[in-house]
Amino acid sequence: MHSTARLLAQSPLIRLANASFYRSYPPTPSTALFPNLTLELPVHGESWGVIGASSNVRTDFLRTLHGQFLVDPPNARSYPYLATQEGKLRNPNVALQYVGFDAERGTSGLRGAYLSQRYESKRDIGDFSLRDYLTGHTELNDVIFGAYDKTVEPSSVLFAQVVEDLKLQRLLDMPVANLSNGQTRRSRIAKALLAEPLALFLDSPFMGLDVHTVEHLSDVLQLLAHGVEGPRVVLSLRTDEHMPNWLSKLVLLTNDHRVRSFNTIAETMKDMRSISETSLLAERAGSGSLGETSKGQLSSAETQLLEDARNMISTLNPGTWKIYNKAAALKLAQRNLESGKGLSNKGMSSKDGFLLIDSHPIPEGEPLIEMEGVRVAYGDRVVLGNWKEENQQTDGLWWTVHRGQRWGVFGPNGSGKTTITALISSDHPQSYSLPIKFFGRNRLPSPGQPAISFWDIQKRIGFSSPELHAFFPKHLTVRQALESAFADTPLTRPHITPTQDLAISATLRWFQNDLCPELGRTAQQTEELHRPIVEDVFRQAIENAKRKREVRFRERARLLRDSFIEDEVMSNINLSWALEKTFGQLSFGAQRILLFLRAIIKRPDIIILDEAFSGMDPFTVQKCHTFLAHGDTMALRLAPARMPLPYSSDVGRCGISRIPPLSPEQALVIIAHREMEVPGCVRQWICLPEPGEGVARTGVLDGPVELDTNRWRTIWNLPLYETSLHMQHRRGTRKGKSWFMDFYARRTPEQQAKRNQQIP
Ligand SMILES: Nc1ncnc2c1ncn2[C@@H]1O[C@H](COP(=O)(O)OP(=O)(O)OP(=O)(O)O)[C@@H](O)[C@H]1O
Repeated sequence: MHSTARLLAQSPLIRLANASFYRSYPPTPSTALFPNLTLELPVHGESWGVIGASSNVRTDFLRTLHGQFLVDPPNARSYPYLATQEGKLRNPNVALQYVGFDAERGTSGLRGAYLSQRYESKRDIGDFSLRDYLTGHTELNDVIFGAYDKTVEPSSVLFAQVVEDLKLQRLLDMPVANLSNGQTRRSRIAKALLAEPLALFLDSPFMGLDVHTVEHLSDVLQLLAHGVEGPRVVLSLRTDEHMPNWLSKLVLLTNDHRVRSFNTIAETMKDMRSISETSLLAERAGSGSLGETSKGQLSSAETQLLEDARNMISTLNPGTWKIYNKAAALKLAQRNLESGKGLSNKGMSSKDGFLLIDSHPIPEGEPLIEMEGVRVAYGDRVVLGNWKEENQQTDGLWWTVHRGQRWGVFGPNGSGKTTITALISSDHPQSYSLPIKFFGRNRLPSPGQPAISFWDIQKRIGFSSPELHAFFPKHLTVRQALESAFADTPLTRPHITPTQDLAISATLRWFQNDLCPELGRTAQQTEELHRPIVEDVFRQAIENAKRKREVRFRERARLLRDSFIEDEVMSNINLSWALEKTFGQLSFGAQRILLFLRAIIKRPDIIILDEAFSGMDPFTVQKCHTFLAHGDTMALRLAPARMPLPYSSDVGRCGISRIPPLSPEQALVIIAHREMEVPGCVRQWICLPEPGEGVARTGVLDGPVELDTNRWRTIWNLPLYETSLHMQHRRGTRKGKSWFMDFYARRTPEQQAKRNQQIP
């Protein structure tokens, strides 16, 4: 081979030389993403993980590598290998494949035309099968248009291999719109692989996947990454999720769009271990960037980096406590145990403020949803309830949600979780025919009892799900999106009462930093990122009053409170951004926050949160959990080098709360794939089996999932860790009721009577 050609063959796939990136033109230094970046992605041998606290920054980094942003100077980005014969002179658009899983990119074209289409058995001519989607046959006039998009033949070896690797064989004939979220993700990765890319950028590929699928997908990606012909794999990951040990390098990003380190996993770990409050402060002093924050305090970006470091270290050592202050709490609990004091609840609470042990009995208010033998089938294929519960007359799922209960619905991908929530919200057409009671009534009229209408059900339910996210109108402004919670449909104009209006404004203020991060923040406000603005203003006013000693402090606080109520739209808190910014302009995480707020704001009888927290950063999840359980009566305080701590807010203490806590009149049903996404208030769980493989299991928790990994492992039927508090309780230190209370003892008297009749 000619020496120049050989040199080119060894050339990197992507070369960035002192490049800065911009979202729009003209570039200004303050808007640069990853300024002065120099790195090379080789053609062979390396696979990278991209980590960092902010999901937006991670996404931006992958999109930067994929070439989606403007580059300055223009020649700072090049693709030397693609210009060679070996690189087959390929177009970067095909050779580099980006797969992102946000609502717009993730589901367009895959989710059908309307929300409930997914649950229908009827098939239209335009409902393309997964096979069609993978092979590029998604035009009705295929002969004319399809010719341009024939990427792969279904009989090819490549097709068979990819379909097998991603376990899609059984789904090939299904319409793509009917696939579950996890199945859709696998399909999108398969589609990208079928283009035979040289580099595959996967943005949060493990989000929303169950434990087994994550492991399987990780193995598949490892095979790809190590294969001679396989693409370079670049994954964005959260530091608290599965970290594949086959990654050759990790890119650690900071929240201000910079690359902090680019090294092997071992070296990055070393760097992470060396990150401490002192080292970060020293680093800042060394770089001369003091002045942004006060000398001895970490900025919020630094605090997040520290938290990230801790998360990552504990993720790589499974079984250890994941959160810094949990270790301290464990020590305290152990000391108490050893000194014979027994286990004290004091000092150990979940991130959203729930104690380690909850001794309250499970509430049994009026039944809101009653499923008595629910079995969902499409043709011959039973996807939910393909089992017979002990002592039940009919096959299927027997499940009741009462007022005041907090349920977690779990199970592997495709086990029917979303089907259950669609039945409850009545978006599922089979909700008419199945034995389900909604608020004591059926969907169809029965003798002496009128039917309950779709609208009556919707009025009493608050709902957020990936399906709703995909279909939510993008042109609604942030305020309209929130107001639409009070309307029959997202596009109907609601009638908003003055109290509802105040609640909407208070919610927008509470989440202003998350929904509109680009609002100019002062250094101090940045520090208070996770403290609601209204709290700051209120606190500041009280502090001023104290300092000036104008009047006695209490009296002053009372006056302030009154003036706050009179003039709630305070001049220095301007919410006009919420009238201008549209849902579509928000980041993926911010859209999820808004849909979550929309689900809870009208204080419905049942709140259903289906994967509502996936795609959010850990701090945001904590904030949403706290808001869900406590409304604005609690807030998060950012303590230097600590996890933010929940505390009783001034607004709550002064009695001017606009969003009250989750009430005993309301029920909560959440679906989550990850431990950290389960709110601290969840006390009952149901775990669905893979279709056709066993019965749904149910149980009761006596504290937040987050505070004891074994609670999570029990739900998933995994072996328990010996070291956890859970085991210490089991060894008999804890007095009183047995650890797992018998779920069946919690049935309604009617259900119990029914059961008793069946027992011979
Ligand atoms: N209209 C339909 N026709 C045939 N099968 C369907 C239809 N709708 C859903 N399914 C199948 O029903 C099963 C359950 O889907 P569902 O979305 O409820 O699962 P899930 O537990 O929520 O999964 P994930 O965790 O991936 O979101 C899946 O295997 C899905 O492919």
